[in-house]
Amino acid sequence: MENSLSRLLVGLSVQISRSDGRVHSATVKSVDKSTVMVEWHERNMCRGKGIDLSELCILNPEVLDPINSITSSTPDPPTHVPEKVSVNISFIYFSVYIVFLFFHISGRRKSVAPVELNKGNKRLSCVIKPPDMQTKRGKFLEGSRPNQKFFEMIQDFRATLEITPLSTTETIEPQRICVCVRKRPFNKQEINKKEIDVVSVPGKGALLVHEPKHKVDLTKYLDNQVFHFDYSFDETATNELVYKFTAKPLVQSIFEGGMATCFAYGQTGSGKTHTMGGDFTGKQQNSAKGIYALAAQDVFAYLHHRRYANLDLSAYVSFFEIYNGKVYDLLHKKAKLRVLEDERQQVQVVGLEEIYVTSAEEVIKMIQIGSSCRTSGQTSANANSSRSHAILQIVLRRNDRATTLYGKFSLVDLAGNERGTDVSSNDRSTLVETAEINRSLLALKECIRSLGKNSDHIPFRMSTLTKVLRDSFIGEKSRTCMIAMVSPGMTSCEYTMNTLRYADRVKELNGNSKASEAPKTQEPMNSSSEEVSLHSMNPVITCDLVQEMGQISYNIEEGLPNLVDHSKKLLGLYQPKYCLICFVNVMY
Ligand SMILES: Nc1ncnc2c1ncn2[C@@H]1O[C@H](COP(=O)(O)OP(=O)(O)OP(=O)(O)O)[C@@H](O)[C@H]1O
Repeated sequence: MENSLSRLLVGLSVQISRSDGRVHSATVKSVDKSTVMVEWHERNMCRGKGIDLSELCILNPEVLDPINSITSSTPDPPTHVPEKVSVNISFIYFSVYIVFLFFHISGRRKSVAPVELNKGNKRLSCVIKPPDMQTKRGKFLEGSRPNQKFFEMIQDFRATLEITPLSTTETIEPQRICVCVRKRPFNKQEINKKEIDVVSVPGKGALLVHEPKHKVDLTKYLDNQVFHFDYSFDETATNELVYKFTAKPLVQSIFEGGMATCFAYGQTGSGKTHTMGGDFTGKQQNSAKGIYALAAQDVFAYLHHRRYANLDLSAYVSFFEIYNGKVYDLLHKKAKLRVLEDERQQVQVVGLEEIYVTSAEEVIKMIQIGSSCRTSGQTSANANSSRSHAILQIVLRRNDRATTLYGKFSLVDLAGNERGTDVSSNDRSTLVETAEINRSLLALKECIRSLGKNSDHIPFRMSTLTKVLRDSFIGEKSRTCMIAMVSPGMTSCEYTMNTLRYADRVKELNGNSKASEAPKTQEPMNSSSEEVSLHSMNPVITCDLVQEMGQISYNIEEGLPNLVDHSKKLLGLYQPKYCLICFVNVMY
């Protein structure tokens, strides 16, 4: 008797026979002319295999429908999902959801089961790999690279973009606060893994992140997020080009008696040290090619320029790091230093070595000595992550008896910002580090924003980093530049978004508006070392109010009892639709 297979639908539960003799149920995933692909779950893993159609029919005679019972006379088994499949749609979704769960679990455990092939009897038995481990094209595989579909979607999107590369002849507008972003190229490992580049830099300061996402029905789509900064640099940009648009304009400001600061901010491995300290050839860093050295070269060029010769200035260099809220002198065998305020409200790093320098080459030597001393250690994100903030200061002093401070350029290579969210470690010292990095980056953002808003209150006491950089946030001659570094890969997408949101918040309220340049009022001063230490004993509560877009940070230094009042004030002030208040740091 002739039979039809119209009952054999995707999503149907059928019995299958295993090579060890077991018979159990499985779900039909696809039906070919002679093979049926089925899936089942076993020991928390989704398994699948192809079964010969005739073999399946022997075990599941009910799938066979006598030909005369159906209206269609098509003799072939269905090669596509028939319309009736809508009846089974919820069932299909359900099984897809389980597969997704499996990916999630196995991805976390990093376990990949081997693929077994038994071609002899035409059976394919396979354990489905998580999508990011898939390498071959096939029924369960997407293409020649992991996430091929997303790759193609991004390529298609890019084809529609109008690219305006940054021209070296572009005029640079001096700004009080400049925020830029730099995308680094893929490294060898990422190329080998065929990582997907999710960051596009079309030019004119714009940068796009193509965030790969799934709808509820698991359809893939791109959430394309656009950011605008003063400048955005793509992966082809050199350190010289980045320097030209970021730190170079600040050098002149210190010859006009200003305090300039340039920050490199970003995730571990995004290129902060490469940009500030110089590019790497293997493990060797070329210190002459970083922003530190390029700035030093320009400082000496200006010092020897006749326009500034009559100022009678000399240059000094100090290089220190802040690790866990403590300051260490990188040019003096990492001596531990104290941060105090003097009677003139000047924050002093007591005992910090300031070395008199006469050429850029001498500065480069200092950079090399200091860089080799930096604290680095193991994090879950990067085996050699910088966990400290490194600060190189080039100080101009008058050649008078008191060697009076004239101008200062602080170049800061910040600790990896993902450390602020790295709470996966159980190690106490790592958690303390994380809290400290989080606190200092939050404080930094607040200080720059206050500078941009010409605010009366500059919360520089929130962290050691902002305390030692206090000069940078006050006075009408202060200039700041932040370079946010981003990695291009899809796996860094979340960190990249965090970096860009942070940079966006810094830029959002910057001082481009020609607001009154009234000198800042400073915080009430602590005049003695005792008061400094007493102050640091007060509880410092940092609370983040997360609005629909972005983050509002608010620092409360008055102690726990005022917290509720402050929260109410915040809610009244911003009237957010949704609000999440999290206490990210409570210090005693
Ligand atoms: N623009 C770039 N061009 C070429 N290589 C780069 C670039 N940026 C970074 N890299 C390379 O990427 C790697 C990581 O960069 P880097 O050490 O500067 O990261 P980082 O942000 O300072 O990380 P960490 O916070 O851990 O110190 C280095 O090998 C570096 O040479």
